[in-house]
Amino acid sequence: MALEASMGRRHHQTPPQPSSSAGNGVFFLMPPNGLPDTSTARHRLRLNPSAEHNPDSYDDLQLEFSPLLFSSLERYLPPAMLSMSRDAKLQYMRDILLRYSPDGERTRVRILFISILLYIQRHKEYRQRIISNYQPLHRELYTMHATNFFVPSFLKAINENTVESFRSIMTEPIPGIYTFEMLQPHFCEMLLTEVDNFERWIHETKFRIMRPNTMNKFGAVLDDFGLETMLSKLMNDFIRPISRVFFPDVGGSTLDSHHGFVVEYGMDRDVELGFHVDDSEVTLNVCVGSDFSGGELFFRGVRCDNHVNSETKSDVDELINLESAVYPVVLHDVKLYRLDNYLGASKESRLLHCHFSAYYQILHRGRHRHGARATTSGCRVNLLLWCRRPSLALFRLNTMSRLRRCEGGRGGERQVDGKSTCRLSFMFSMTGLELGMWIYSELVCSYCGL
Ligand SMILES: O=C(O)CCC(=O)C(=O)O
Ligand SMILES: [Fe+2]
Repeated sequence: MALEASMGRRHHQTPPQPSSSAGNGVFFLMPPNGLPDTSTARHRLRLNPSAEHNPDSYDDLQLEFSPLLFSSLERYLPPAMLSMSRDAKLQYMRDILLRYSPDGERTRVRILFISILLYIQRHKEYRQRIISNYQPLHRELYTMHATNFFVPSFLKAINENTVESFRSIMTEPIPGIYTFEMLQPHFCEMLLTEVDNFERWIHETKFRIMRPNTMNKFGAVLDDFGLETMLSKLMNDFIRPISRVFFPDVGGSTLDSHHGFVVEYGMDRDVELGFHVDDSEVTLNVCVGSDFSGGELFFRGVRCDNHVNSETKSDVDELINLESAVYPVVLHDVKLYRLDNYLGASKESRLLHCHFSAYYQILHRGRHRHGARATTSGCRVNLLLWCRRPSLALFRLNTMSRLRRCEGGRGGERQVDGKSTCRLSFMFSMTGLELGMWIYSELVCSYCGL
């Protein structure tokens, strides 16, 4: 299993064994020491959840585990238990969870593993509900039509697929930030109106959607309303070849999953986005609506896991002066600002600070700290594609819950003073369990490096 392989390789531990099948889709949770336990008969769960069962809510109870976990786990109860009282079901599920809650990494891995399965199941159902009810406006957006979507220079570089061809279309205003022309304006317009259409549908049907991440209250997850296949193709056939060349240190050639969404800023929308790192190895950021002012995107150094929240060192901080140190450079449609004293700098160059305003298409490492300043008028809509490599999937979930806890709620409530960073993540937190491992060994951290 990929999961086991990744665990073993990274942490030299015995891989989790989530299911020891006892025939007919029933599995036994294994006790913490990994040995079969004579009392496990009391602790059966079904391998496949009951799709028809409508679980109870546990939100009103003070429990050791998230109420959501109990509601999700209910579908995995043996059929005979489903009609029992909420208390009986709760007791049964608590017994299971408490058996595995004592300390120990292996135990936590198992519970985390179950949580992931439950999450995946719930999320699949959520997406299915949207896709079977929402009527798309532009069906042609939902499958990849490269010649209609991309500008010719970009397609030519992709077809040639060489370092030189990619370099010929890229501008790297500061190391690690690449800007280029990629999408046709027509594609951006279609995307904008499709998102509008989706939002109208949400409004009319009062469907409660999950927002793209922990810091935005607006915006929409494109994958959730049918664009997943097209965006997978965008990542696999277009972003991965480029990332292979420009981001080898974060596994650019192995990107295999994505989170695709739009963010929206303006009146009655989000205003700005605080300083953060993304839950991705590589991020594509495309400004699809350019009728606005403000909203500059700024960057400031790549950080490893240990220093993602470390304050910027004061001597370096003094170098950064947003208003006075920038000057505009116009590249194609890209209006780009960069630090005046960047060129030729060595130490400072690792604490890069760069501003972008409309109209741009940018690729950067997820760990390159950044934020978006307030949109002061009009509406700014950006397409984001967080691209991920495979082996971090298990730990991602756990890292998010850890951050959620240390940040005390939604990331959006955090600072925007540029002194510390929070990690922007998708809303997965289910159990609050953590493993605390996220390894970016090859990444050059601007804090360690200084
Ligand atoms: O608003 C932007 O351009 C930045 C969005 C962003 O960084 C993100 O969603 O991860
Ligand atoms: Fe971001």
